[in-house]
Amino acid sequence: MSSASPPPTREFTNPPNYQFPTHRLARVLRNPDKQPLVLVACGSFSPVTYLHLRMFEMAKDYVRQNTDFEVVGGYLSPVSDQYKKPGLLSAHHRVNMCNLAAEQTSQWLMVDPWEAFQDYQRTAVVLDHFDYEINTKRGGIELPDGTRKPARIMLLAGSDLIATMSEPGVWSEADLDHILGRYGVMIIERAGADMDQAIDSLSRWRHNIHLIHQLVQNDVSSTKVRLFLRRGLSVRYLLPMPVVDYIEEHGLYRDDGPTASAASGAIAAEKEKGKEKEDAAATASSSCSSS
Ligand SMILES: Nc1ncnc2c1ncn2[C@@H]1O[C@H](COP(=O)(O)OP(=O)(O)OP(=O)(O)O)[C@@H](O)[C@H]1O
Ligand SMILES: NC(=O)c1ccc[n+]([C@@H]2O[C@H](COP(=O)(O)O)[C@@H](O)[C@H]2O)c1
Repeated sequence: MSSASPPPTREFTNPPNYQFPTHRLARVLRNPDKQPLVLVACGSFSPVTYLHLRMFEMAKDYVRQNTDFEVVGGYLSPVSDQYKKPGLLSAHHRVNMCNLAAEQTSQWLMVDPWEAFQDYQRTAVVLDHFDYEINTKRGGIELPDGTRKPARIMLLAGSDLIATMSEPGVWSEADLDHILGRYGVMIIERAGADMDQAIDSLSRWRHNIHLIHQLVQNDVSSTKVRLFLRRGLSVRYLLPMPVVDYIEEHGLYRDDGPTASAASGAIAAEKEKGKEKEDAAATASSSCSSS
């Protein structure tokens, strides 16, 4: 595998009753000459749209035509509520909608609720968690001869997300090196976010960055869907029907929902976590000094 270092050995803290979903992970690699690949899309998914699902299909076609990988699994990983991005509905509803979309429209996509149901986790840590579950715990993917091969974990993202990697303060240099150096990324072109510009400052990791052009331009976004819902407009055929039904049944997105500061969700969530740690340390030291 091209990851230089071995898969993580440290244990990860899981949310209560958590089980890593593997029901659609390929059990055996079809072509033993290929390297197994697991695609992971991190995001808000508030709500999940057809474009989120379509990103996986575009990536799968790209992989088959241009690489020596074989896709063995695809995961949506909804972000924690602590991300506090505007329009972020509760993780409970976001995970339910992603599950409806994956289970009812796809044969291979899964939803991993690991990051959704706990404190905010940086994307580098989320990818480590996948590496741990698939490579450390399961020993990778089985080959037809019964031996096993480690799977490459790779981030799947739109070019707007990758563009934020050049914005100061959003991603740490160490995390960028970990994500792009160890795992790599498949970038789906997104209208309004220039791909070449997005990766300009990431050229050091160019060998691990795959650019995928959208042959049929589709610029649906969760923001537009939320806007339509607030205005009472139809969102049919922008999202899978079971998700539209779920939104109607639960009366979701009728108002503006939670708002956040202008700071990026990741920065805000990391700051919040730092503050909680400081508060906890202060409480601990005051209880020590008072005892
Ligand atoms: N139309 C699109 N084209 C390409 N990538 C997309 C598109 N919509 C979403 N993505 C990608 O999907 C991932 C998850 O994104 P996210 O849940 O933040 O969706 P979003 O539609 O951008 O949300 P919001 O509108 O709430 O900001 C990100 O990597 C994002 O770049
Ligand atoms: N430093 C980081 O790890 C970092 C920074 C910005 C966004 N992200 C992730 O990107 C995903 C999508 O973010 P947005 O919805 O804000 O585009 C989220 O899953 C978020 O956790 C991670």
